[in-house]
Amino acid sequence: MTEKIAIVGVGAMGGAIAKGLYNTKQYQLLGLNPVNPRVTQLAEDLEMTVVNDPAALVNLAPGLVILTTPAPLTVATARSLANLPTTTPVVSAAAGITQEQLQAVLGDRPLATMIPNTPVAVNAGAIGLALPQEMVEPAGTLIKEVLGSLGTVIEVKEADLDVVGVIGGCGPAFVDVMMDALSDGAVKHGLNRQVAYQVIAAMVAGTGKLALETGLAPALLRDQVASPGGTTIRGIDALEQHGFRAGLIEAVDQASGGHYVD
Ligand SMILES: NC(=O)C1=CN([C@@H]2O[C@H](COP(=O)(O)OP(=O)(O)OC[C@H]3O[C@@H](n4cnc5c(N)ncnc54)[C@H](O)[C@@H]3O)[C@@H](O)[C@H]2O)C=CC1
Ligand SMILES: O=C(O)[C@@H]1CCC=N1
Repeated sequence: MTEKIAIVGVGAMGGAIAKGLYNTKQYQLLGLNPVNPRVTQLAEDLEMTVVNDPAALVNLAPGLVILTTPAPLTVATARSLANLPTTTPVVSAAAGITQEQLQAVLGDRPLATMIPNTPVAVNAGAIGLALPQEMVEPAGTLIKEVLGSLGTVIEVKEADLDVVGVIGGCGPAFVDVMMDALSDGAVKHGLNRQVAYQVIAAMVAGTGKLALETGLAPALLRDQVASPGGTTIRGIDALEQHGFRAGLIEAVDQASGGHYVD
């Protein structure tokens, strides 16, 4: 039987997860979200049953529930789903919300926390997943299978999920800023902006693929690009002088450690 996956909070992240799962053609999609035209359209596009009442979602008997509601609302939303059977696994994507906070309202059931990122929409996500040690089967396997269909799953300790969430979850936005700035540089030199976008997106995708497939440290990959006396090293010098590296380290600092309370 096709597994029913419920996405609670069908916004930017929940919608990206829904798209990625829809692409696999392996799951039946359910959703919980207040009614609005965007969600209605998405539900139609992804053949997803979206309800706006937690009790209605419980009645649809999902096999796995993914929480992607705004972080400050997630504990209250989880509480509204406490009537789910105790065997139903719940995975929360809410940044800064702990397993302990969720366990307090969802009781004793398979429960995990994760930080996905928006590339899950094209099944190329980086998903930091914290499974508690006492995770029972088949819940643990189901969670890893479903998330694995959305991209690369990296299992981490829950204590590391915060910083994993910054580099993996916020990271796409940091890279988007860099891509936007690179395109400005190219447009300044007369290149058509759409052509610049194409070149930059392919370059970023390829740079990531090369790093993943070779396993080489970024510093070594950079050295392979920077020919002695060449053009790249002049660009790197400019980046260092303008605080590019320090800016990114500070971005990770600033984005880390924001815990929400119920
Ligand atoms: N946007 C991203 O790239 C990432 C987001 N997250 C986490 O995902 C969660 C959602 O973030 P976004 O998608 O960016 O926000 P969003 O604002 O785009 O989406 C939130 C959705 O939840 C719905 N919602 C609000 N209250 C609800 C309730 N009580 N029941 C059901 N649905 C409800 C909203 O209508 C909206 O569709 C947050 O907890 C965030 O920390 C985690 C990793 C990455
Ligand atoms: O901006 C946020 O709070 C969420 C968490 C990680 C990415 N987006």
